[in-house]
Amino acid sequence: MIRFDRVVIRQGDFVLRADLEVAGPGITAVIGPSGGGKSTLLMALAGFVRPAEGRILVSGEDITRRAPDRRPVSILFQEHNLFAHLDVAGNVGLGLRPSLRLSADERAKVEAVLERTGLESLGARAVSALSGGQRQRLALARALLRDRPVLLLDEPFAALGPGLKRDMLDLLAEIVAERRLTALIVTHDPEDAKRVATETLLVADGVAEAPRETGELFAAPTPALQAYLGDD
Ligand SMILES: Nc1ncnc2c1ncn2[C@@H]1O[C@H](COP(=O)(O)OP(=O)(O)OP(=O)(O)O)[C@@H](O)[C@H]1O
Repeated sequence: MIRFDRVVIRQGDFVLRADLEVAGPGITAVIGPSGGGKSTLLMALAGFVRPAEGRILVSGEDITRRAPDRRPVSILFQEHNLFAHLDVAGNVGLGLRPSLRLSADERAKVEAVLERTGLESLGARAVSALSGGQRQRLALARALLRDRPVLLLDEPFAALGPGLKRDMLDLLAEIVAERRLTALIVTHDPEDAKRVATETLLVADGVAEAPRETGELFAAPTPALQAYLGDD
C-alpha cells in the first residue's frame, strides 16, 4: 500500500534512494546505521521532506506533492511534543481541535483512545505528573486519534527500560492488528524488529532496501545488514 517509486531525496550532501513497496497492513521495522537515512525516509512519507525525484504513493494515490496534514499518515516521535500546561485529555484532544472546544462526539473519541492505551483514569492528570511510560502511551493515544491508515514511529520507545519497551511494542502490535494499520517503526534494536515486525527494511549507504520477511532477513543477512549488525 506504500510505494516509493524511484525516489531520490537530497539533504545537503546526503542522498537517499528508495524504490520499494511496503505491502501492509502490519508492522515493518526500519533499521540501519546512524545517519543512514531512516528518519529521512519517514519524513519524506510524512511530507516534511520533498523528494528531488520520483513519486510516493499510498493506496495507489500519488501524495508526493501533498501537504503533511493532508496525508493519510500520523507520526510518533521519540520527543513527542506533549504540552506540559495541558492535562492528559487536553493533549489528546489537541489532535482533533486546537481550540479544545470539543463536541460530545469528539470527547467520546478522546475517551476511547485513552481507554485503549490504558490512560482512562488519568485524563485530568498534568503531563508533568506522568511517568515515562505513561507519556509514551499518551503520545501513542494522540497519534491514534488521527485515525490515519499509515502510522510512522521514529525510535518511539528508545528511552524506555526493556520491560516497558516490550509492553509498548506489544500494545502497538495489538492496535496495528485491530485497526489494520500499516506501521513503519525505526529502531536500533534488532530484537524489536523480531518481536513485532512481519517485515524489516534496511536503510544503509544511501539506499533504502526493499523490505523482507523479518525472520528470513536475519537468518540470511545481506552484506549491508551484516556490516550493520557487526558494527553495532
Ligand atoms: N536538514 C538537513 N540538511 C542536511 N543534511 C541533513 C539534514 N537532515 C539530515 N541530514 C543528513 O542526512 C543524513 C541522514 O539522516 P537521518 O536522520 O535520516 O539518519 P538516521 O538513519 O535516521 O540516523 P539516526 O539513526 O542517527 O537517527 C545524515 O547524514 C544527516 O546528517
